[in-house]
Amino acid sequence: MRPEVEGAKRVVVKVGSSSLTDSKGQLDLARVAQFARELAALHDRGVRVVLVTSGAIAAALGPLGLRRRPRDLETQQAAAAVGQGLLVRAYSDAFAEHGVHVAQLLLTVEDVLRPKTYRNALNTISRLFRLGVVPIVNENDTVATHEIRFGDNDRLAALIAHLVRADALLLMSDVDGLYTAHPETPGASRIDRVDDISALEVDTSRVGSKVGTGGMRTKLLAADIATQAGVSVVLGNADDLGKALAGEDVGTFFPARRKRRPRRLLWLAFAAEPRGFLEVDEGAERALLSRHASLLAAGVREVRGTFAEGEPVEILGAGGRTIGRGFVGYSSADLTLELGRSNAEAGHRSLRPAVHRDHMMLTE
Ligand SMILES: Nc1ncnc2c1ncn2[C@@H]1O[C@H](COP(=O)(O)OP(=O)(O)O)[C@@H](O)[C@H]1O
Ligand SMILES: N[C@@H](CCC(=O)OP(=O)(O)O)C(=O)O
Repeated sequence: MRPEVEGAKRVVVKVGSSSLTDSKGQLDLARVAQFARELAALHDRGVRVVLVTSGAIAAALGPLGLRRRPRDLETQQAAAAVGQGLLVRAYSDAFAEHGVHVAQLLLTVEDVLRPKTYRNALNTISRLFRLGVVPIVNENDTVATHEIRFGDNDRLAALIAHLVRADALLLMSDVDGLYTAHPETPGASRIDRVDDISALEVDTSRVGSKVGTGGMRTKLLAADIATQAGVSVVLGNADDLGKALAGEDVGTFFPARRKRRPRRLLWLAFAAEPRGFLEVDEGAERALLSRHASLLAAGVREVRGTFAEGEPVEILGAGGRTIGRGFVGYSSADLTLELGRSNAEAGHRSLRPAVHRDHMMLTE
């Protein structure tokens, strides 16, 4: 049993397109009814539930006469706009059978991370909780452009779990957990528990189902975000939602890490678009990775891109591999000047780090 999930007071459940559609790719109303029944029961026990649901695009395939999920962004956005209303109507009707009201929230990643907007989102969700309404979230596909778009709902669900300080996040899909390789690969086996995501050796390169986006790669990223935010994660089959909610040992379990990361660092690591790159020398790379030291200007070999002080940048190690991200302490112009000075004046060391350790997220 998993007491972290069984005793959870706040739960975020994400259901993917793959578990909401039938073999023809149409919205499966029996599934919607199952989720509504199980979540309404949880809600009746006083647990605060947020449902993050995909399926808007899938729900539009039938009405629009499309044989498969569109590939281009504009048609995906248009299809999502058609399907979203149908999806929420289906949930609304299904929850009403159990006397529960639902609310629709369309959010982007930025909405749940930017200080200006996350508070509004949190206030709305908190008030809905007090009103006894179950919030139903999907990504706002209409306004989510390439740069700020997740496309899958896995990472959005993890950030919502962080936003509402959930105890557990359940990522429900069409596969009964994380496998050592794509489940159809001979010899692939299911992993019961993952304590350290960075130490995993799992092949997630094969994409997911015909209707879903991201496959296991985005689910692992989501599990990483959530566990770093202090939320335990279950990744499993939507058929087992009831068992997973009861804390039974189904799917793959990722226990929460003890230390909660602040929101701005989660944004930096998982949502920000870096404005430039800092290539560091071997000494600096070692200091960062072994001691989590601040990055000094003297350890920066090359500055690429144009950025202002405080903007997100990617930190590259000696071999050009990404070792982390940080909010940079200088503008690109000032940092380039600083590099020139520290090379020309032997012993010159600026007191201000290029990236302070508290403003940095290492990849490992
Ligand atoms: N290592 C792996 N373990 C489990 N499933 C995997 C793995 N690699 C790829 N997958 C695929 O990921 C799919 C689930 O992802 P996706 O289609 O995006 O689902 P959803 O719509 O539920 O988000 C599974 O159907 C499975 O085929
Ligand atoms: N916002 C989109 C989600 C896209 C999607 O397929 O996500 P997922 O099934 O979680 O991989 C929709 O509702 O169709």
